[in-house]
Amino acid sequence: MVFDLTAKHLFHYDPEDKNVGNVFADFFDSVMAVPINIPGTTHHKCMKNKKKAIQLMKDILRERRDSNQKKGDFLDQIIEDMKTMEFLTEDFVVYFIFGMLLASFATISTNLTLAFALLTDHPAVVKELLEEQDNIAKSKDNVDSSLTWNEYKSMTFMSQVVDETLRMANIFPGILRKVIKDIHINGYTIPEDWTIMLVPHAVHMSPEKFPDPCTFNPWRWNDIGGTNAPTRDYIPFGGGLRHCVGAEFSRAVMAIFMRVLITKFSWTKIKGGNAYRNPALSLGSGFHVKISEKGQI
Ligand code: HEM
Repeated sequence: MVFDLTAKHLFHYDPEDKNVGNVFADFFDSVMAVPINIPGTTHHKCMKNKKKAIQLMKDILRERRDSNQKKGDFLDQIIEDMKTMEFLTEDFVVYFIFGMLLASFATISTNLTLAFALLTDHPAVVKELLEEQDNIAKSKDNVDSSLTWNEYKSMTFMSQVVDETLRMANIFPGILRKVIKDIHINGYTIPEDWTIMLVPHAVHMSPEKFPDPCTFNPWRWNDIGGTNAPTRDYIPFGGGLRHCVGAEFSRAVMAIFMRVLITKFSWTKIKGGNAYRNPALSLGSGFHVKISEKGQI
């Protein structure tokens, strides 16, 4: 679902086109493998799939440029920019779109799966989310009309649930930074030119920063000064100049997904939901549920 949505906005991907979907799915399946590139290894398979996916993206780009067709997506914009910005070569654009796809697919889908598992174990959270959605529905002239931006922004508790999910289920193993001058800290020196890895998860799960860190508690954000509070201790999307460009998009996708899930569906857990790191956060065999439209379970 996340792949279809992002790929549609990026290059007007048609989910019915199984050829494109399968090439990317094969690549993503093997992307987190030990990098030993000999026939038979998962990494080798990944490299072969990457080649196919890159070629496919190149074909899509060339076809669009040749046809001069506009589809109202990101590809239109970047093709326009290629006319004036020299660094936007065909290879750059293809790898960039590829990176954006990977950045959204690999992150949001894992976060949503974990959100699903966390909501299942915390009915009080679902109850309060439903109350918030009821209030929004009551304030609407037409209950069936689409959610407006202001309504999305008014979902305070939903936003706290998103924050708490991202705190606990941060998929990134670490953020890399280059040391630009010697850093002296706690009697140690980290020399210039070294690379440091910041581990957001270590900060997010620190009891000094977030009391009782292993408990899923969206209400803790009431005390942290409101959602999106700029705090050095909360860095699911990194920080500074390299802050994730997809942060707001991801938060919106997560919120809307959970809104639809809790208002329209009921579900019961079948199995799974155990998270581990290898090195990115993963759910191994996934989280299995029986799901049906409300009132039909
Ligand atoms: C829950 C979802 C996501 C999480 C947790 C996440 C997390 C991160 C993190 C931790 C970084 C590194 C930031 C740093 O070095 O300070 C990053 C960078 C980046 N992310 Fe995301 N991301 C998510 C979704 C997305 C999406 C949907 C996109 C694209 C549409 C995206 C595109 C990028 C890009 C392009 C960068 C590199 C930014 C730069 O170096 O200037 N991310 N993300």
